[in-house]
Amino acid sequence: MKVTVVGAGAVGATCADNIARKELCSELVLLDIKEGIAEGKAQDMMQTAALLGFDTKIVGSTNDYSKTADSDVVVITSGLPRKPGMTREELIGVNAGIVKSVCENILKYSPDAIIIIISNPMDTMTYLALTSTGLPKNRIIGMGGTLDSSRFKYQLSQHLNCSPADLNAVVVGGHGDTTMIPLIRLATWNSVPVTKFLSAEQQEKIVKDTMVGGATLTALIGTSAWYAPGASGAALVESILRDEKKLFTCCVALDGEYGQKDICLGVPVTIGRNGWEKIVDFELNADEQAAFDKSAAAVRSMNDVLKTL
Ligand SMILES: NC(=O)C1=CN([C@@H]2O[C@H](COP(=O)(O)OP(=O)(O)OC[C@H]3O[C@@H](n4cnc5c(N)ncnc54)[C@H](O)[C@@H]3O)[C@@H](O)[C@H]2O)C=CC1
Ligand SMILES: O=C([O-])CC(=O)C(=O)O
Repeated sequence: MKVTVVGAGAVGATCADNIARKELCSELVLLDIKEGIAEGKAQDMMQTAALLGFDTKIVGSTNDYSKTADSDVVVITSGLPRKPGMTREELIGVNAGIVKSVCENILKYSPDAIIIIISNPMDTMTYLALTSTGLPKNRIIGMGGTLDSSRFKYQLSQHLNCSPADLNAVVVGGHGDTTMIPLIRLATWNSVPVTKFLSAEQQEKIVKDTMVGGATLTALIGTSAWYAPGASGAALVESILRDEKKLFTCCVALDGEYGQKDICLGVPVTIGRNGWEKIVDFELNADEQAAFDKSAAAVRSMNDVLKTL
């Protein structure tokens, strides 16, 4: 198996590191446009192989797409991250051009690859990847809800004083500070609804802190986060290559599910060897559906901006 990660910055390198440590593939290509960075980070990671005991061969490439040939999965992390005070949406002007050209280059050498989009604004970049490549919809997966759901579990675990691994909790909708929807009504602690243990104020705080999770880290670090984003990308790669059919929230093309069409938005999907395989379409309550529709309207207006670039 072969995986390519495009963008050897903070998220791309962390994602590659997670993939190698788990030996998800025999060959891993790390590609970046900036001279030397991908080769350097690839070598640095290879120099952990003797210590960590993995056999994945990591190859760095400065924009030479021939090295990525026949990749099974490609993770796209190339593009600008936001700075404190910015929204993800403000990155659209620069990142749309990057994502479109990276997709074109990738498909020249790996026409059958499954593509995972991480670059922001992720929902719109996923829509752009889908519409500009014309690939079957199951092969384009946006990573956002996987990360947001993990952050939701972290916030819940802080209030419940429990292991995040014992929690089931999903965030649906867009991957934006105001567009994501943590579904606290449905969150459980080993099958027991978390709402039984949390006051209304605590629930409200958990939801709010989850929604601004990325912005909070950006303010603290000075650029956006990478450990959880990189691990989230690698978790999707793992479910694809091992055909695990795990259920993640991912940004995928909707065709009537959750009442939406002609848009890519975060919903629960199974992830396996064919990419995203099945949308789990369940009934939201009236408030949740209204929030989902509002989220869709905001993402759709960003998608419209693509026509003006
Ligand atoms: N969807 C999500 O949940 C998350 C998305 N992100 C997004 O991921 C992206 C990357 O973030 P970081 O890794 O922190 O940024 P970074 O600045 O550390 O790395 C980005 C890398 O992309 C490279 N690059 C730029 N144009 C390129 C091109 N045409 N071809 C190949 N490489 C190119 C740059 O040289 C740089 O090394 C940002 O857009 C950020 O907003 C970050 C975290 C989570
Ligand atoms: O906050 C950002 O800009 C990066 C991102 O998408 C996240 O960490 O959720």
